[in-house]
Amino acid sequence: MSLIVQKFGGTSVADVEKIRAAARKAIRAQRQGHRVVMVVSAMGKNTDRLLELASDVSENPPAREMDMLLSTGEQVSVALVAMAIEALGSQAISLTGGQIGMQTDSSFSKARIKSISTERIERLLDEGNIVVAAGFQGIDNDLNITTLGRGGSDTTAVALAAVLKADACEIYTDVDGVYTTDPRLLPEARRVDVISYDEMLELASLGASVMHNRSIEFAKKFGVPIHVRSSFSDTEGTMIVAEQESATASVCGAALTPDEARLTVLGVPDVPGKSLEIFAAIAEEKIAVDMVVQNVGDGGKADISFTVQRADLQATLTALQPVVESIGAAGITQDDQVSKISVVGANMVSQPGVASEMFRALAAADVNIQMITTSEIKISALVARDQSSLALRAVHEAFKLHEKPDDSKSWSQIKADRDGVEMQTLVSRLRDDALEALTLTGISVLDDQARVTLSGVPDRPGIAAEVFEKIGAAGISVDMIVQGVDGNEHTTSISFTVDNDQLNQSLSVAKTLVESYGLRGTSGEPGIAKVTVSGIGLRSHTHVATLLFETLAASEINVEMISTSELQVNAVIKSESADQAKQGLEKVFAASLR
Ligand SMILES: Nc1ncnc2c1ncn2[C@@H]1O[C@H](COP(=O)(O)OP(=O)(O)O)[C@@H](O)[C@H]1O
Ligand SMILES: N[C@@H](CC(=O)OP(=O)(O)O)C(=O)O
Repeated sequence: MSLIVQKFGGTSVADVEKIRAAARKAIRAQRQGHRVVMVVSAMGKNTDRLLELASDVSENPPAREMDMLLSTGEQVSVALVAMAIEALGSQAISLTGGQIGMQTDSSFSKARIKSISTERIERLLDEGNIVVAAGFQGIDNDLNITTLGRGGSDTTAVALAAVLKADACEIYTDVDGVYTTDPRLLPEARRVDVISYDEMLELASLGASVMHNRSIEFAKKFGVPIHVRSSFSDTEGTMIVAEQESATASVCGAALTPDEARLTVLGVPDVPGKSLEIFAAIAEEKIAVDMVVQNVGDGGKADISFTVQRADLQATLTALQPVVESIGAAGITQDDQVSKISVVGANMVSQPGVASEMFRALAAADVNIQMITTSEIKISALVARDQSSLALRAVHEAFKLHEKPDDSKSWSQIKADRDGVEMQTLVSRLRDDALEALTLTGISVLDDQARVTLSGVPDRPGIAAEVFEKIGAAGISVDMIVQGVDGNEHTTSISFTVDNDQLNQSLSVAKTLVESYGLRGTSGEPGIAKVTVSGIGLRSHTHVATLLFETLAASEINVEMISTSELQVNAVIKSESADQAKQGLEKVFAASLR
């Protein structure tokens, strides 16, 4: 008998009528012959209300008590859903996270799943029940209640689908699938039939709140296909699987992270280990750092800029205060009125010019880019918050995301391709502990690279577009790009990597740019290498970047450029140190490498 996991988010159980509608969906699936496990979130905005209550009582509520409080939201809804099912004539039983055996670590508010016991659920299903499980919560070794982080019910659902070897994992929500960008922000956004795990993972962590990013890490790791669909209709939605919608479209989606903050640590002595101290202090607080840009300035001092979520700004500043003094940095500047616009696409890897297309779209909309970072399947630009909607629309239009690509595959086509792939085989890798542990897929070195830096780039719209259009027109292919504050007022610096044998040509293009825009200068460095740690969900595993820095610093290797994404952490170093770096990293990450 097949098993279906159906997850209903807060908006889908917001009132009594919606609770009944969710109950009817589950009952119908059961009557069609499926065993049904429901995962339910807190009603409507209840979690937000609980958060407000806590902040009314205490400025700094203990993390353990916060999880105790937040978990009650889900407890209310599972009981009501089970009652609704009973009232409609079927049999149901509600279970808390602890009762479904959802074991987590003890990181309150960000707990990671270690194991799930399935016996009780299986027994209750065998007895003919619809099992209604509370999303978002678990228990640690000491029976303390933990929560998985905002939006965490998706992760509960996908994890349950994996361990129960479910035939389907359906995420019911208030949109009828995954769109090319948030349809609430941009009505012209298009619903896609299919999106790949990698693309959804990046989009989810960049602002596409329709899915919790860790649920996609889970799905990718254990090959669980996810069906995102509407609670309010029966139409098919979007399948999240290993395949992409199109084999040619460079970009599959755009996302906006509205509430970001930029911090710059000024005048950091440019010697190995200093950036490590900065990021280790932040990682200690489990704050995810994003868009890291390091610019080597004058006199052997570097300015290190990065972004964190705006809500994490104060905690980041507190963590950094002692470090700034101990490493002898000049100070910190910050801006909390910034947003991040990103485009994502698995085909970007093989297509040049995607970055300049994005920069041109922003320039045409008169949007200034404050920072840039790229990784293999995404490009992010930091812009002023009050220009973020304009920027999102410009980028969405430039990549024609509202139009279906000619070669786009529908779910039914992909389903046909997948026939014969046994769910049992897909989950055969399932281990019963440390389910959410870090999984790395490789450590690699791209050698024979060169770095080109343009400094004193005026902080106004259009320059990044010009730079990369000219470089592209000269037939030079650019790999990593970073742009960020360079310690001087109203200027930034742009660095990028190219193949070693294209360095001279790149420098001559750079010189023409220096002249035509009155830049401060350009410099190039041959003989560098990019070291990449690849895996799943690397940004939520904040210690990966720290360990990378730590390992390189221990061997006195200086990091010149950094970029991070959900799938990779990249560091640009001198070629001569590449072998040593790779060996060191393989040793440090041995336990996580598959
Ligand atoms: N790319 C996207 N595709 C679809 N929805 C998106 C996207 N990005 C953001 N969203 C937003 O996600 C919302 C659904 O997520 P959420 O409110 O957390 O639902 P739930 O309560 O069901 O978990 C949608 O209403 C939509 O505004
Ligand atoms: N109730 C929790 C968990 C959750 O996943 O909710 P939703 O499915 O409504 O995003 C939250 O608001 O974060």
